[in-house]
Amino acid sequence: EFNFKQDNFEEFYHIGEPIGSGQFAVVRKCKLKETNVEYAAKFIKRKRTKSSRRGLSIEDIQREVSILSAIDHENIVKLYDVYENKSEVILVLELVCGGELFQFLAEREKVNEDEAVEFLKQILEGVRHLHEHSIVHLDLKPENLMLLGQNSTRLKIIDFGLSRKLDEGVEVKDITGTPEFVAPEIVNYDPLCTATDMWSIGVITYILLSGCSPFLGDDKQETLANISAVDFSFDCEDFANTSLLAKNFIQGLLLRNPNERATVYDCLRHPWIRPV
Ligand SMILES: Cc1ccc2c(c1)c1c3c(c(C)cc1n2CCCN)C(=O)NC3=O
Repeated sequence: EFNFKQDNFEEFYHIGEPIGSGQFAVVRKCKLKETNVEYAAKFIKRKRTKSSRRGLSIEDIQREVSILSAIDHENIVKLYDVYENKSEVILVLELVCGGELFQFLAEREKVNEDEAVEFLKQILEGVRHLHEHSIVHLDLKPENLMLLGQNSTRLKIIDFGLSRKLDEGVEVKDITGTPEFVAPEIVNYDPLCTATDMWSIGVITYILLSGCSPFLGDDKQETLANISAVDFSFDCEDFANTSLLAKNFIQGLLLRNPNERATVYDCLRHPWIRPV
């Protein structure tokens, strides 16, 4: 567990340029003065009062910190330190410089099956580590899969802002990730589980192989309706020469009933992923 340091962050780190931002957080490159090592610093805005709508509650922030500090895996970004002051909490995170898998895809439009399998093996290994610790990410998408370096195909899962620990009996329902990637149980406000992440991996695989997004509609409502109806097809011309094994892998994940969906173990054993 981390006890949040009350010291002045700028006393120990040079703060660099912003590299990303979300609703209540800004991510900046920063450099530890003592060692000149670069990190990603996530500056999270704290709620001023309980009823304030701006910023995150200290409970939400502590949840993200406790989840990140519970995991240690080469395909998941590491948390090194936590600072806090009256207006924000600063997470000092491992810096991954290769950009989002999303950008890699944008430049390539799509990847061949061998490259896709290399990326998926790493995503599945990271997700296996999470699920073994009863943690669900709940926001798996290409923007949250970052490549280690410019021409590296090593990737790490980032951004645990929506992740949850599945405690015994506690039903997790209230999360919404990014419409394009959320499972039917999120759309229908049903209990979430590790299978919710597996659905997102199915969507990511579909996009990796075709460049198309299986459920994307003209607006959020249409997207959510397509998901709830599990209305997708392989008609996208880009699936013309995709192997049956790859389609079978995707079909095992884009199933409405979470209990029928392939687990991360099923995926790691799937012949498309682990050819015997
Ligand atoms: C070089 C670079 C560029 C943008 C980055 C990051 C690194 C980055 C990082 C992290 C997060 C949560 C967001 C990040 N972003 C924001 C965009 C993430 N989708 C992180 O935890 N480590 C990063 O390097």
